[in-house]
Amino acid sequence: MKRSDDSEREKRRKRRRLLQELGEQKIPFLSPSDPGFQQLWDTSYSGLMLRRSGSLPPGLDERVQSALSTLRDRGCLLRDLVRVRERDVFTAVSRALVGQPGCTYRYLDTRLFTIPWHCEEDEGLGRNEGHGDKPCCDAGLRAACKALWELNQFFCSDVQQHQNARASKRKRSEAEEEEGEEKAKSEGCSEDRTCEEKEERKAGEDSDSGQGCSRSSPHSSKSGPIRFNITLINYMDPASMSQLKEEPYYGMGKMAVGWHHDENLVPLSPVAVYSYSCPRETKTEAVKPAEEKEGQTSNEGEKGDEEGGSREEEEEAGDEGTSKEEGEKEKACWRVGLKVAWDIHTPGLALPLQSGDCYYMTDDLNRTHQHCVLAGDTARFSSTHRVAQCITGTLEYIQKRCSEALENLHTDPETGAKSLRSLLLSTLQHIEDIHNEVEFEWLRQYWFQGRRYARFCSWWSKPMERLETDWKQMERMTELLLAVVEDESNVQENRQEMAETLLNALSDRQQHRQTWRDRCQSSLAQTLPPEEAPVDRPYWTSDDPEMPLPFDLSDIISRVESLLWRM
Ligand SMILES: O=C(O)CCC(=O)C(=O)O
Ligand SMILES: [Fe+2]
Repeated sequence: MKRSDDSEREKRRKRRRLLQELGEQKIPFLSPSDPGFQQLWDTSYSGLMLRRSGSLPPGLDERVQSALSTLRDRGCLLRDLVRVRERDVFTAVSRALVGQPGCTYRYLDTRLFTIPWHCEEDEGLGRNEGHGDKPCCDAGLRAACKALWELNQFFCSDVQQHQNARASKRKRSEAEEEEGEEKAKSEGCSEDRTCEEKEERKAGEDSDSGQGCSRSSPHSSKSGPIRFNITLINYMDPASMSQLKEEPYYGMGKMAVGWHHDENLVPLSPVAVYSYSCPRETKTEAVKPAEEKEGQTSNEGEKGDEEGGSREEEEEAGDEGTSKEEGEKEKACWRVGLKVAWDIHTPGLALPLQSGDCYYMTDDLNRTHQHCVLAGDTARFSSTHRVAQCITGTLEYIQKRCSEALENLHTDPETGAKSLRSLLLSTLQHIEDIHNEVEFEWLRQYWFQGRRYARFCSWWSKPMERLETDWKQMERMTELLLAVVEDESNVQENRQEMAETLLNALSDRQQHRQTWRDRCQSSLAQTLPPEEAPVDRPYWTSDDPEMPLPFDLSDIISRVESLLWRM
């Protein structure tokens, strides 16, 4: 908590300084119709790679596009109620997470849970966790997720090829530098492009094609094959958005997603994006979770609330007569914007995306640069494939943690009486940490997003029930610890340390429960229809016979505090 607050403050300071330095001016940015565009791309944005539409295997475009429409029409795409700089805001885009079963992705204090994708070798995993053979979603949704999985497979190998090609190109030019240029020419690579294509083909033959449903941990770009484990789907129809923010630094236009780095990815792992601008939707029952209100929509960027002007002409626009026209055409298009992080000297880059285009962010582009999405005229989907850092983000992980904690709970086989096996300080600390983790990172995150998951996919329902059962046992364990600490006749020599450990855990718990209650009761949350509204769960009243401790811990906290004073 503390550390991230500090870095937030530091960022805010940096941002303010940059905006001050900039004053009313805009930083130039280049589009394809501007002279110097390609050179800027090559020099300052070389980790960005574009695959024009038509690059996918036959039939896949159609399957993916129909999958995306299915997700929208089923109501799976929803605006997230995220936290940006301690404020609750709806994302401007509607989203869904599709990916490896049991995987989650955390962004802007929100943990999204995957709708599992299904692949041939792996039918079992697509089944309902804990429901035997019953599938977790209906055939239409399953087919949609499978198409996205196929797209994922394509991206895994295509990005790999591209990266291998870049690596060998780099090696080659190093070698060339050493050996002088004569020899390289004799190999017949007169044109760089041909050479690169040759390398790509070769790299493709070498590259691992067996990725896929492997559940082993994903690798970064530098080691081993690329395994995108999730895709975050975005959708927005600008016609239904009354007020998108203007891009503030460059005057690039209206933003659907503000400037940001993608969070929680394996370091140096690439991101692959499929862009689909679709014909305008005619149905009115479209997903529209909340009325938009003044200042309640976020473009989630790192941009401050300070709004710059919105001068639309680019300073560095070319002087050809066609340039302005082309510029206008480009603005009707959806575009991805890129900038070097914390830099107001390098021009920005705005890359228009036709429907079916894909782009890759490779190397350290996501770390050294920020990107944003600039809204075009039509509705548009994107499927953004990532290697999520999921060491602490899988169901398997949290289930294992819960078992670890519960190992310390002993039940007397005769009497059924419960007790703690070990009172070792580090063990107690570990258990209380897990207790908080499962409550705040899993249960409350899940229920905060309402009943949205269970509506169309039941994959998470049983696991969440089981996690809640485990968590309830941990409430019992905290009660047992409290009893030990409060037992004056207890001669435990580390009773004071135990009390301190308990107090810390309880204070954290109390504070986080309050934060989640506030998030659930925020005025924005109130605007959501019942089936999407946040649920403050677990919640119970003090007369609940099933619950050993009260929801509100303030009395217990005071008891432990005063006990510590008396020690
Ligand atoms: O829609 C896109 O092209 C990219 C979206 C994006 O940056 C994100 O979801 O993080
Ligand atoms: Fe992004």
